[in-house]
Amino acid sequence: MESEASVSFSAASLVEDVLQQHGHGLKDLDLEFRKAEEAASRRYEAAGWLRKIIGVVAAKDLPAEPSEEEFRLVLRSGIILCNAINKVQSGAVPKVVESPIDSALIPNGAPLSAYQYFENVRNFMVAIQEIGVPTFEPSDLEQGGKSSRIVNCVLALKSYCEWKQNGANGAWKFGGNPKPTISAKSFVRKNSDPFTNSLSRTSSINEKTLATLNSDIESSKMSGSLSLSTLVRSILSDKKPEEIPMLVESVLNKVVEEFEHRIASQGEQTKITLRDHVSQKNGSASMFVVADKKVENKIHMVAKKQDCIYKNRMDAEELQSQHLKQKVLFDQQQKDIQELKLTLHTTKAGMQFMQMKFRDECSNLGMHIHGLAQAASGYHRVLEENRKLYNEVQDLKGSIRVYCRIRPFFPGQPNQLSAVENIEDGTITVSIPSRSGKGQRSFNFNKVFGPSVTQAEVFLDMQPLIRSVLDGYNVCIFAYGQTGSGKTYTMTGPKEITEKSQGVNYRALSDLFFIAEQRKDTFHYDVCVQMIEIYNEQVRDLLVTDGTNKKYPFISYFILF
Ligand SMILES: Nc1ncnc2c1ncn2[C@@H]1O[C@H](COP(=O)(O)OP(=O)(O)OP(=O)(O)O)[C@@H](O)[C@H]1O
Repeated sequence: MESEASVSFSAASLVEDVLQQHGHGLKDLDLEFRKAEEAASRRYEAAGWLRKIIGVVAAKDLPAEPSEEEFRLVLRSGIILCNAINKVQSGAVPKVVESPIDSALIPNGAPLSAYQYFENVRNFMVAIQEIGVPTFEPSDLEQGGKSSRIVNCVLALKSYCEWKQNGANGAWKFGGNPKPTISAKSFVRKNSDPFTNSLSRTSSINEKTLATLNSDIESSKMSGSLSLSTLVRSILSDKKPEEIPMLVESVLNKVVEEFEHRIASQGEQTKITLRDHVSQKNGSASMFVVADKKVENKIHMVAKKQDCIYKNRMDAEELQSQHLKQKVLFDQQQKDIQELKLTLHTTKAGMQFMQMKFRDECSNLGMHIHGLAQAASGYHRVLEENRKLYNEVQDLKGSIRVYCRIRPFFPGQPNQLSAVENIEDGTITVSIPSRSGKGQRSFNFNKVFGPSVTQAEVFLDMQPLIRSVLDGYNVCIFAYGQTGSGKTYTMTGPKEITEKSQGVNYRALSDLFFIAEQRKDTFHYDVCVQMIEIYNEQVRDLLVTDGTNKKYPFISYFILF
């Protein structure tokens, strides 16, 4: 357990790395470091021997690997020393004055009782002098004292004890500093060692003066027990305060790296040791291999099972998520259905309302239509009456109307003597030459158009008849007169027809289509044209183009009827 709790690392290489990074000389430092290690090793040896000789219970305040300070403080009362020398040589200190309080609890530098101080330490000094063991000064037990001398004394006592245990052959001689039993490169520290504290203490280096640090280092050197913290302090002492945090950081980084590396390598080592142990226990390497394979198989199976469990869990989670999704979808659909139901309900109500409104409107419309139908029938009745009256007027004007139009003289006609004496309303008076002189004769017509009357004025009297045609009455307009009197001019127009010079035919047809268009919503008219010529009692169809059947068999039909 102790090996697990403690981590081995090479402080020397660590500090060396840091110093190399910062351009420090390694040589002096290495020497100091080795010295410190040696002192620590000797101190541990002395502490170990004291614990062994007086028993762990009696030496409960003395750790197996005490720091310099701990070592000094614990031995300060002289109780452990006296008990130790009494074990080596019974009765060397006749009476050991026990401390009324735990010596470990005495604060550093606090004075012990004078009685205790003098009695135990003095008695111990006397006893070791008698044996011939190198002694130390009582002040070495105080702060700033040389603890290396105390260590020397204890180790000499140990040597003396061993000499005695081996039969006390020959004269006992203390050989001085024994070689350290551990190498510098395998220095082992616990995690709880003051090393950590010493590093943390360096962070407060700014609080101390550089002079104090130097004195600490010097005193440590003199005592020959330079701890790692002191070592680090000595490195940092000649540095500028602003460089110290960087150095400390470097050291800490190195330490962390080293710790990680050591932990990893220790894990590997533990594995190997465990394997070796299993191998030894089974008695053969093959057994170990089999066990290893079994373990591997088991691990493989466990891994497989874990995979399986993981997969199952994933499947279950996926199923659960799908279930959740479906549930959400289902809830959404339920909500949608509810909304649709509500919409349907609203639409139904709307439809019912619309139906009701539609019925009302239909009934209103029916009433309106009825009213309109009545109005229309009234209108038609009135229209019919109006038409009747209109045509009666036309009849009253005369179903046969005769108009007279006087053609003007041709331009450039030499003899422009007119026979027309007077034109008055429908009466024209013409002079008739006779043997008895100049005679006159009057003729009555519906109207007489003089030579200056225009085409439009002539048509004005025909126009009402066109409307009668569309009302279903038969109308015939024709012109009669001698050759060159102006029949074609009146009915059709001159050779070059313009809008102004259009004759009755054009104007009548134009009116016919205009009124038919006006009445298209009420009446549908079919219009057809026939053009015939009656000449020498022969009727000819002028629209036949092939020329074969120009003559109408008008007479033969007439005969038949
Ligand atoms: N009111 C008028 N104003 C000016 N010119 C007219 C008028 N009436 C007839 N004329 C002219 O008199 C000439 C003869 O007219 P028109 O050809 O119409 O006579 P008609 O009676 O049809 O002859 P026919 O019987 O030989 O065919 C034409 O040149 C025509 O332009």
